[in-house]
Amino acid sequence: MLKNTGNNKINSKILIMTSVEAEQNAIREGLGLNNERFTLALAGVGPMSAAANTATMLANSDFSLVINMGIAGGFPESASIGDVVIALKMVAADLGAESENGFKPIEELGFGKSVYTVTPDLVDKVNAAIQIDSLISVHTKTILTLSTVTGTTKSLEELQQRFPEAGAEAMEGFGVATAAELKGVPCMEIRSISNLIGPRDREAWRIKDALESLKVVSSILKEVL
Ligand SMILES: O=C(O)c1cccc(C(=O)CC[C@H]2O[C@@H](n3cnc4c(=O)[nH]cnc43)[C@H](O)[C@@H]2O)c1
Repeated sequence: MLKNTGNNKINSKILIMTSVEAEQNAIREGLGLNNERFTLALAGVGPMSAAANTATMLANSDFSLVINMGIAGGFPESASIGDVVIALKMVAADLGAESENGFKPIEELGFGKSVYTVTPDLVDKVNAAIQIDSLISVHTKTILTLSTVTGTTKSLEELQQRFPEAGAEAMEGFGVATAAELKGVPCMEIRSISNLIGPRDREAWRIKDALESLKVVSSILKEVL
């Protein structure tokens, strides 16, 4: 349960998990000095590492909110380089089974779940603040978690067909959410777009632009959460 103070700020510690140090540094810059309410920790790359590292952090300290932040691939026509996507849902897109009739999510197999729904109030609050306080284009959409970066048009089209509501893909969100949910702590995912999803072209990744957006968003988070 989130505790609110009179000024509507979350009244305790917030854990921010990123994959790599470059993302963490951009966020630390945005948060500035005197941000003892925020703890930054590394998730590593991929959902398994992210779940294990988030669980370790949550076992050792009390947090009122976990945020998975970092750069991401954007779905063309949904998000552009430098834009920010806030997850309405965090979805493990490759958790399930292939079949001749298409992909079967883990729910259909009866073994668990592949969708984490973010508390709508949290999404609305952060979305509104970014829109008011910056020039960044922000989208509230599903963010997919995949163990493999999409690198072909065929895979892109399959994902678009299965998840028409998706705005971005990354590799950690559902792992972070799984650990947070087990501990009963709310979770959200905020991503800035470094590249468009499609045929692999690492040279086209605009990491600097995406890190700048992460920095701006972080400077807003410290005021709104
Ligand atoms: O090389 C660098 O300077 C650098 C700086 C910051 C981050 C990186 C990464 O490579 C982070 C990997 C991280 O990024 C997410 N990501 C970004 N684009 C995609 C994508 O198209 N599909 C899936 N994941 C993506 C992902 O969460 C990775 O963990 C490098």
